[in-house]
Amino acid sequence: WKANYWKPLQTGLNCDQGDTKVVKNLTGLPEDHFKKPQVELQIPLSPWRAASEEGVPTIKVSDVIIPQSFTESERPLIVEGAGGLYVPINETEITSHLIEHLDLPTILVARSGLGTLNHTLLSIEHMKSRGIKIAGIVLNGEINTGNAETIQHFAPDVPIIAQIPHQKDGDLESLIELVPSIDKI
Ligand SMILES: C[C@@H]1NC(=O)N[C@@H]1CCCCCC(=O)O
Repeated sequence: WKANYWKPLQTGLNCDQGDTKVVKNLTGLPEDHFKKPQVELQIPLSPWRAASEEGVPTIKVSDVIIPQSFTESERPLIVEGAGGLYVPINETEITSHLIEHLDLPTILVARSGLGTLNHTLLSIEHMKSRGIKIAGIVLNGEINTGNAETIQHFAPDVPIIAQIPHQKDGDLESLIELVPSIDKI
C-alpha cells in the first residue's frame, strides 16, 4: 500500500527494536513514511504497566495526536496498536478507547491456528459493541481454511482481507500478491 506508518505507543524497547524499525526494514520504504512513537517505554508490558513501573506520567488517550504531516499526507496511514483491543493504556482506558479517539477503521490481525476462533470472534464482538468500524481481518500463519470459514460463518459481515503464511526465507515480494489493493478494503 506504500502507506505511512505510525505506532503511537511502543513498549518493550529494552528487549526489542520496536515495530517502527521492523516495518521500516521489512518494507524498505523511505524515512518520511515513518514518525517515531509518541510514547516509547522500555519494559515489555502493557502501556499502563510499563509507564507506571518506569515512573512515566499517565498516558491519556485524548493526548495521543496523529502527526500533522500524516493527517495532511496523500498516502494511506497505518496506525499500529500495542497488543490487542483490551490492552490497558492507563487505569481506565484501553486500546479500544484509543481507536475511538483516533476514529479510524480497524484491521484486526490474528493468528491462523488453534485458538484464533475465540480471540478473533471475541475481538469482533467487542469492536461491534463499541461501534468501531472493522475494515477486516488479516490471518497470519499457516493457511487454515477451516478457521477462515468459521470466522466468516459467525461474522459474515467482516471481510478476511488477507491470509499470510509464514515466510521463513524473508522473501516478502512473493506475499505482496496476497494483499488486495487498498481501494478494495
Ligand atoms: C511488548 C509489546 N510492545 C508493544 O508495543 N506491544 C506489545 C505489548 C503487548 C501487551 C500485551 C498485554 C497482554 O495482553 O498481556
